[in-house]
Amino acid sequence: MILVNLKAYPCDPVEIAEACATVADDTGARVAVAPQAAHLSAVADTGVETWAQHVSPVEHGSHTGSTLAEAVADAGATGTLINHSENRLKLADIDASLAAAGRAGLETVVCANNPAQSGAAAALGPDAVAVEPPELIGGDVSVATADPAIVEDSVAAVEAVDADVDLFCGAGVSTGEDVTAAGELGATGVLLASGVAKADDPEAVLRDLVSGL
Ligand SMILES: O=C(CO)COP(=O)(O)O
Repeated sequence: MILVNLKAYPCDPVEIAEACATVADDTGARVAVAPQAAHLSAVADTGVETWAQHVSPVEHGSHTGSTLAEAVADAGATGTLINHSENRLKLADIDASLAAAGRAGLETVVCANNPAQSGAAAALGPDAVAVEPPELIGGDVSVATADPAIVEDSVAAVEAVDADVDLFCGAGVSTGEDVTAAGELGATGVLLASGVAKADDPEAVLRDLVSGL
C-alpha cells in the first residue's frame, strides 16, 4: 500500500487525489490519500481511498476542536493515521483514538519512531504500524536506505507481538526503488508526504512509486 500524507503542505489536495485515483485505477495498486480534515469530503469525492491524518481520543460530546472519528468517516474517510510524529499522543490517548476509529469503522495505522515503539503500538491492536524515524522525515534519503535496521527490527518487534499487524515504513520515500527496498525489508506499505505533495508532477511520482510495489 502507498499512503500519501498531505500534512499541511500548500498543495492542491483534489489534484493529488485525482492523480492517486488515476494511478490506482490504471495499475490496481492500493493508493490512499490523507488530506487535512477539512478536505476529506472533497478528496473522497474523487473516488480515491481517503484517510484522516488523526482522530481524537473522544466520543460525541463536549470536545471543541477535536477531530471526531465518526465525522471523518461521514466525510468519506475509511482509515486514519494515529500518533504521527508531528502529532504525538500519550499511550492512553493512542488507545482511545484506536477505540474511536474502531467505533467509526476506520482502518488504522499507528505511527512509531523506532522498533520499541513499533512493538508497543502493535500491542494496542491497530491494522498496521508505520515506523518513521523523525530525523529522516522530509529528507531526501529513504528510511530503507538510511536505516534499514530500523525497518527490519520493527518488522520483528511487531511480528513478535501480533503477527496480524502489518508494518509500514516512511520518511524520505520518493521513488519506486525506495518502495521496493522497503518491501525487501518486510514492510507491506509505505507512508510518504513530501515526495508527492511537493512534486511538480505528482502523477509521474506516483507511477514510479507504484512500480516498486
Ligand atoms: O511523515 C511522513 C509521512 O507521514 C514522511 O514524510 P516524508 O515523505 O516527507 O519524509
